[in-house]
Amino acid sequence: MLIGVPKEIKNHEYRVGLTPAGVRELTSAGHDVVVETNAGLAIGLDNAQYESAGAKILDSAEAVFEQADMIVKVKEPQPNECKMLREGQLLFTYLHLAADKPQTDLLMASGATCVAYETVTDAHGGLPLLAPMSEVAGRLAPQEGAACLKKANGGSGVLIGGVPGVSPAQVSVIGGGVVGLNAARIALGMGANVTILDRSLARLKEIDDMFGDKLNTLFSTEEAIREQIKIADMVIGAVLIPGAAAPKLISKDMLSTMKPGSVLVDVAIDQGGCFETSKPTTHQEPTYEIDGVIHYCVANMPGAVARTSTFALTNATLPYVVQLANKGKDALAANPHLLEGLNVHKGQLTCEAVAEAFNYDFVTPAKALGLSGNVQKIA
Ligand SMILES: NC(=O)C1=CN([C@@H]2O[C@H](COP(=O)(O)OP(=O)(O)OC[C@H]3O[C@@H](n4cnc5c(N)ncnc54)[C@H](O)[C@@H]3O)[C@@H](O)[C@H]2O)C=CC1
Ligand SMILES: CC(=O)C(=O)O
Ligand SMILES: [Mg+2]
Repeated sequence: MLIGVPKEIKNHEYRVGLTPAGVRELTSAGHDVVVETNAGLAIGLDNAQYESAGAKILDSAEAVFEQADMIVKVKEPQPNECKMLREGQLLFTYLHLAADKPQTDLLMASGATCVAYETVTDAHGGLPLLAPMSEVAGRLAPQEGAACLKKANGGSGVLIGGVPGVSPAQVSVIGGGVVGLNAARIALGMGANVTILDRSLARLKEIDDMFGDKLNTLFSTEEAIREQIKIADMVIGAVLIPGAAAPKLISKDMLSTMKPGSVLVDVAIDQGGCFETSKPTTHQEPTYEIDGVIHYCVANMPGAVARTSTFALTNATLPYVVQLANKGKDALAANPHLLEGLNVHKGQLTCEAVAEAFNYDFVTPAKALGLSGNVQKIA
């Protein structure tokens, strides 16, 4: 198969879909790889490294999209990228469609087969291709929130760790999955008082076992969130209902109960955000203020630490890229967890949560691919 890696074009997005090491795994297996010129230059992965791994360098994204049987990216395709996709072509990247109707429509119109990293599952109930970037975004969230708390950035002027004789900040994390756990770990390391809220008691028990009395766990109800945000200096939104638009857990009228200059970091913004007042921001202009509360809602947070993120992402995606390269769409029939990643195929919407979000017809991935009765079941 010919695999194409275009340069990312989202605001301040320096990640790249494959590292040179990833390219070498594919070329060693007999595949061809084309990489857009300077796709990884900003993070120290230059054309020569890709060429020595066996890739051919192409001058433009157009050439990559035209030649490739499968496009491997990082971020959801931007409108001009969607328009370069064609029927029969595979797209393997983050999509986050439930928060993005225009992209959903463009991908359906393209006829391409679009597999979303964030809905691929694993045998333990996890999301193995979302997890590495959730680890990064989770670890970044308290750092970014701490910067927002500085007076010069509009914040309340609270130092996360406090000092002897002055209390540290209260960091409240809503959602104790991969993002939430990693955010809590870093916030604790910075010296904050940390509370994690989740709706899963099993998850709260795991977190309690991991951290003991270093942090507090709270069952997530509207009431618990209402009480928590009154005392929080920073609230990190880290909830997920896989594939679906994020539930709105803090409404606009609740902001007035928060401390002036406190901070909302909405990591779940790529799924539409879990605070009513959240709207996607960029690394260039990451924050805005509403009712005295600073909002940080960057939808591609890991792009800020693009070198770490690129290696972490390729480590996770590569086995699946190899499966798709070796078998094409048959890889989806052979691996039911990869099949869960199928969001769009030949104009059909194959992710139920996205179909529900837009009131579109849902076709099961197996049916869309003509695999009914012939697909392995998830054990
Ligand atoms: N902005 C960015 O750059 C990035 C955003 N993300 C996003 O962060 C979000 C979280 O991702 P993960 O931690 O990997 O998901 P996860 O599935 O590991 O964890 C989500 C947690 O939210 C909990 N939850 C669901 N509803 C809740 C509620 N009402 N109250 C409290 N907890 C609730 C679940 O029980 C689960 O423990 C996702 O939307 C993901 O796409 C991930 C990486 C980068
Ligand atoms: C997961 C995601 O949205 C990102 O890494 O940008
Ligand atoms: Mg994102």
